[in-house]
Amino acid sequence: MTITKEQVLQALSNVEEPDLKKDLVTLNMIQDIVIDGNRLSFSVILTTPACPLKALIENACRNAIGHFISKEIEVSINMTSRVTTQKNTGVPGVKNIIAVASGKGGVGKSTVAVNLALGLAKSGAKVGLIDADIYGPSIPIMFGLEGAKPRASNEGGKTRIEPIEKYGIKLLSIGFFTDPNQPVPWRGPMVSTAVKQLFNDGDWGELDYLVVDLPPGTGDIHITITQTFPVTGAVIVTTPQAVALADAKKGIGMFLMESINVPLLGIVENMAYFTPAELPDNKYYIFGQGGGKKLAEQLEVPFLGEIPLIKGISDSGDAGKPIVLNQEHELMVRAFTEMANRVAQQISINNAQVLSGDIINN
Ligand SMILES: Nc1ncnc2c1ncn2[C@@H]1O[C@H](COP(=O)(O)OP(=O)(O)OP(=O)(O)O)[C@@H](O)[C@H]1O
Repeated sequence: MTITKEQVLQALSNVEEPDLKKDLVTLNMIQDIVIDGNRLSFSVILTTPACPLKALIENACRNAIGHFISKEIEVSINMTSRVTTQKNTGVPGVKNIIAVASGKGGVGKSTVAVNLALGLAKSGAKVGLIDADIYGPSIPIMFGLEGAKPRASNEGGKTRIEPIEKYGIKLLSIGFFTDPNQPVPWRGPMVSTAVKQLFNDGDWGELDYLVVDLPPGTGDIHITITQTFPVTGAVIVTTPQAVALADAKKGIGMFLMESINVPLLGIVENMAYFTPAELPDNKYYIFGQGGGKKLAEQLEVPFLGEIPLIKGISDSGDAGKPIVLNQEHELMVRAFTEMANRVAQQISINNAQVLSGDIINN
C-alpha cells in the first residue's frame, strides 16, 4: 500500500496536545516524516523534556495512523523535545527566565530555586542559575563552592564572565564577587549594576531555562531585573503560616503590577508538612494545612506542589549537595522533580498561548 506524507499529517491532525489544546500538526510538532513502503517513521517534538503526557501522546499518534490510514502500517515514533520560547529574554541564547521569589525571608526560596534548576536539568534541559540575593547569597554554600571565583576575560572591550558549572548547571552568584564575612554596603544603583552584569556579562551559551533566585520581599533588584529582562514567569515560594501567605500575596501583587507585568507560573508551598524518616507515610501539618493551595485558587494561578519539611534539606544544603540529587531522600526527590516538571509544563503552556499556532520554530 502507498501512503503519502499528506495522509500522515491529516491523520495526526486529529491528535491534540492535551496541555496546549491544539493538534500536533498545527503546533508543528510532527517532523522528519519518512515513508518506506508500509513502514512509517516520524518525530514528535514535545515542548518539555520530561513531558508527563509523553506516553499518552505517542499512543494517540499510533491510534490515529491505525484508524485514519491503516492498521497494517509499521509505525516508529521518535519522541523528542525542544523547549519553546516566546520572547527575546534580553540574554542571548537564553530561551526562558524563571524568577523565584518570596514575600517573606527564610521560607526556602533559595532551596526551591536550586532544586528547581537541578530538577529541570535532570529532565534533560540546559539550565543556568543566577543567585541575585545580594544581601544573603546562599548558592555558593549550597553547591559547595565557597571561595570559587569565576574566570573573567575581555573580548573586544566587553567583559565575559564564565559561569561555574556544577551538577550539570551553569551558576553565577553575587556571592562569588563579595567577601562572605563582610556585609555588602552597596547602594541601590550599585546593586542594580552588579546584578545586571550577571545576566549581561555571563557567558551563558544556549540555555532552555535561566533560574533566578531573587532576594526576599519586593525591592530594587526585583524592579531592575523585571524591567531589564523580559522574565518568562515567576515562581512564588511560601510556607503555610498566615504571615508567610500574606507576604506571598504582596510579592504576587508586585509581579502583577502594570509596570512589572510578569506572568505567574505558580505557587510552591515549602515546609508544608513534616514526615519523620522512620514513618515515611505519615504527614504532620504542623504549620497548618492547604494555605498555599488555597492562595493559588484564590488568585487563579497554578499550585506547583507541597515540599515537606525534613532535616535532610538543610544538611544537604550545608554539605554542598542539594537534596534533589540525593536518592536516599526519595520523598524530596519526588516532590522537587514533580515541581520542576510542573514549572516546565506551565512555561510550555504560557509560551503556546502567546505564540498561537506554530510553537516549534524550525
Ligand atoms: N523543606 C525544608 N525542610 C527543612 N529545611 C528547609 C526546607 N526548606 C528550606 N530549609 C532550610 O531553611 C533555611 C532557609 O532556607 P533558604 O535559604 O532556602 O530560604 P530563603 O527563603 O532563600 O532565605 P533568605 O530569605 O535568607 O533568602 C535553610 O537552612 C534551609 O536548608
